Amino acid sequence: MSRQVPEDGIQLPLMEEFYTIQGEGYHTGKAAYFIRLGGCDVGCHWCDVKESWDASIHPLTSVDTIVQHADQHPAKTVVVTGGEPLIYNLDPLTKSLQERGIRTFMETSGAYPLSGQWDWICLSPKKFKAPRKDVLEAAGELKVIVFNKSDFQWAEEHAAQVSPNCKLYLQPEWSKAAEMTPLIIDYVMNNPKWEISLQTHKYLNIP
Ligand SMILES: C[S@@+](CC[C@H](N)C(=O)[O-])C[C@H]1O[C@@H](n2cnc3c(N)ncnc32)[C@H](O)[C@@H]1O
Ligand SMILES: Nc1nc2[nH]cc(C(=O)O)c2c(=O)[nH]1
Ligand code: SF4
Ligand SMILES: [Mg+2]
Repeated sequence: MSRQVPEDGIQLPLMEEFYTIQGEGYHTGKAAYFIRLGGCDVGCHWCDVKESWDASIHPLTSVDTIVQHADQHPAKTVVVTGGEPLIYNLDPLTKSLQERGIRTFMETSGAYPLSGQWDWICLSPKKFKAPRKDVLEAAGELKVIVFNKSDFQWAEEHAAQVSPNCKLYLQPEWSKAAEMTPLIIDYVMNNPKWEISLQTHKYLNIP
């Protein structure tokens, strides 16, 4: 990252924002405004938004502007994603959203300290940079990406670290979906504490 982002969280590198349907996990099917912050150093080789990684190419945008945009849509639900949103101090963003009655949901790898006030946290841990304990304990759902067979064992190791009422999802890595989806179906039928999550927005051809 060649540019410093101020640590007060009043401005954030904004890659894109769009109103769509949550495609993945527990809230699949619900309308939400997506705020995608730039910057990530976790390095998943299969990441589907590599354009997000370099924070310095995404304009520093004030929380006030981001929240104003978010408040112009019928669904009062925001999904903060990235990039890795927890690189930044998300206290001002979530405070301002909640003051307007907007629900705050986040997609995170959990690789950075928890900040912000969240109505829902989707934790998708990665082998490339381990999730932190504070995020594991706060997650409402654990969503493990299945890229190969060894990921089922890895998923169980993380399920043992989340809260007892955390929802558990297995989501096929997109390029391996044809191969992994049948294995996930079989696994969920044999281990019904898990559910399958698909990237439904990619089937629906929406953002
Ligand atoms: C792009 S990430 C951004 C948020 C955060 N960095 C994270 O990884 O959770 C949003 C979600 O997409 C998932 N994802 C990214 N690339 C994927 C792929 N090729 N196939 C399936 N899921 C993917 C991530 O695991 C995460 O749950
Ligand atoms: N529709 C839709 N749902 C999503 N759920 C998580 C996404 C993400 O990239 O964080 C995502 C996304 O990019 N689009
Ligand atoms: S942590 Fe998220 S944004 Fe970062 S590389 Fe992995 S999937 Fe992509
Ligand atoms: Mg996505």
